[in-house]
Amino acid sequence: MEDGPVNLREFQELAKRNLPKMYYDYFSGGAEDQFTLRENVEAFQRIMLRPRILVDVSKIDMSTTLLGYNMSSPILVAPTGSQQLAHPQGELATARAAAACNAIMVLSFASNYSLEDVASTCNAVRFYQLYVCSGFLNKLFGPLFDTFCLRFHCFITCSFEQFLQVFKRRDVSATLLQRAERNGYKAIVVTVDTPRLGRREADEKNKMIIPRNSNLEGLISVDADLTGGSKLEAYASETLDPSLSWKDIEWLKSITKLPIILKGIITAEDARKAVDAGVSGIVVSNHGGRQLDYTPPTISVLEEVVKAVSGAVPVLLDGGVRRGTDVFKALALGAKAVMIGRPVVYGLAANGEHGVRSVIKMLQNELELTMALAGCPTLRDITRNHVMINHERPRSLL
Ligand SMILES: Cc1cc2nc3c(=O)[nH]c(=O)nc-3n(C[C@H](O)[C@H](O)[C@H](O)COP(=O)(O)O)c2cc1C
Ligand SMILES: CCCCCCC(=O)C(=O)O
Repeated sequence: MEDGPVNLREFQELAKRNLPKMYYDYFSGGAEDQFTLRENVEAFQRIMLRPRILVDVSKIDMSTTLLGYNMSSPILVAPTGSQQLAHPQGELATARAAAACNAIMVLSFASNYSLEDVASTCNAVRFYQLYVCSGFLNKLFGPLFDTFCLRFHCFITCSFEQFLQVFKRRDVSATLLQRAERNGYKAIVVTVDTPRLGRREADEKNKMIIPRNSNLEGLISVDADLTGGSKLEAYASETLDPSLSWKDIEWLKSITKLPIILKGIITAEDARKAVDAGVSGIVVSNHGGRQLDYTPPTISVLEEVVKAVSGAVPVLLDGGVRRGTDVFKALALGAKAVMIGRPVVYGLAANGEHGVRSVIKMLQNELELTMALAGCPTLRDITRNHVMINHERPRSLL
């Protein structure tokens, strides 16, 4: 029998072998030149570790909490859409694997299995990721109505504002939030880096299909132009609302009791605005290099965001986390936890639920070893002094 993977990267090879090219390219690809995709991984390799010695590391405790929920380690499953393209059990398998590892899964808005199916597959703490939707009518008449509102703002009654929200198909988002609440999801992760889908050239060449989105069945019908390149891109441009703005965060907060986390912030300016808007958390993310290419690797902007937030809310990071040492580096630079995207999908494609479980466990084990070797028995012991960014190398070492 062939030996199994010994690190997360080897799962990618297995996934490539198991998947049709169109699906593998969709999962692995990034936007345009894929500069940010590569940099997310490589930037971690420019950070060195500064271990401390003669610390008692006979017991390592990786446990932590997020928004009051216990986790066995500071590793979450990032929202990734269309997991049935990787394995027939899709999000159900991922949910069960995450639960077995006591890791929080963030279920994607673009899941193939519905949020109800995922909730009933096993008992665990889960978050729901939301894209705010646009409607067909909104595309046609939205600008007209926006102008009308601006002109006659003083005459607009509350009910008219409500009408406008319905007109903009905000009712779809409101329904999804209610369903997430009803089904026991504990937080809403609003993705804010995707007013439109980034240009993924492989998807264009492959004429990427539109995977099934069970959550939207009966809620939204899309009249996408299916003749061009990536059908997913055409579908997304019909579905996502590019007019989403800070005032809508206020509105989202007003219609749900669940804490709101914003995913896709990479500047201090936006981090401060997010705190002012009253969110409960921030994910430093460039969407795994799939949206705006030439944004900086997330690990390089983490400290800037952490400083801007100055402890007001937890800051998470995703993008390029492939090693326990990467998790350690992110924590040293101020992250409360990290999320992993592609490695989970590769594990799923390699070996279903078991594959995802192996991916999460492997990363947890690597983090545990890193903490032992760096002299950090608990997460609280990991500090900024445990890392050194390459350009900070002391002159004597150059
Ligand atoms: C195939 C794929 C699908 C994704 N789908 C979503 C999604 O539906 N919603 C979302 O907020 N982010 C989505 N993302 C972005 C991930 O949540 C995450 O930000 C990114 O994958 C982290 O980078 P990594 O893959 O290097 O770990 C997706 C990423 C991939 C690779
Ligand atoms: C409106 C559905 C868009 C799905 C996009 C999923 C995603 O975020 C990705 O990066 O791919």
